[in-house]
Amino acid sequence: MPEAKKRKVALMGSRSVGKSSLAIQFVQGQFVDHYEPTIENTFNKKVNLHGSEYELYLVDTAGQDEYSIMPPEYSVDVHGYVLVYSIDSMKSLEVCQTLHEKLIDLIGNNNVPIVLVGNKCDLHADRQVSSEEGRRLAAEIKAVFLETSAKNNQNVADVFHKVLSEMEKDSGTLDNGEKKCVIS
Ligand SMILES: Nc1nc2c(ncn2[C@@H]2O[C@H](COP(=O)(O)OP(=O)(O)OP(=O)(O)O)[C@@H](O)[C@H]2O)c(=O)[nH]1
Repeated sequence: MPEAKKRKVALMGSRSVGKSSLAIQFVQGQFVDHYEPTIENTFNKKVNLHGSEYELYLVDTAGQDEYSIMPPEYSVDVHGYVLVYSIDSMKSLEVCQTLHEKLIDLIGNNNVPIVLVGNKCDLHADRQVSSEEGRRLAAEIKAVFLETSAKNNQNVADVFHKVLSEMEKDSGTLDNGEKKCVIS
């Protein structure tokens, strides 16, 4: 059996948008309701996608803001990025845009695999960012767009499958679709 391909993905975005919750939901299948700011954490999980085995390393970063300096280590050995905002915060969407600019400056390459995630889509009453606004930024930064709820485990696995798919696009037959937050 071929060895699993090792891929590293960094989760970035404002504080408290749900980066850790997405990683924990994906890797451990649970949602933790209390909030504990992350310094930095790494998770790993074996993922089978399109018949290939991957060892996925998720770097859960400390939340950033528009003034944060992009740590140079996030450009080294990282294969893809998940930029997360929360649909109840327009500010957190703006931070994703700034982070993207800083990231591109740092890595000097505009073709990096990115998934833009609007998390907390269960918070319907508090929505400040429409799906359209999220989708527009995603198009601008050439990212795949998804809305998720780490709480309700909606579209969470899709985030990581999409970022892997984006990485492997050159070498395979992979889809490029987008999914909306499904309200059931
Ligand atoms: N309603 C709702 N709450 C969520 C969701 N995801 C995360 N939360 C809550 O939002 C808060 C912050 O979640 P975290 O996962 O710690 O956020 P983070 O982005 O890792 O935060 P930092 O470590 O500060 O960067 C916690 O209280 C979570 O329970 C979601 O999908 N829906």
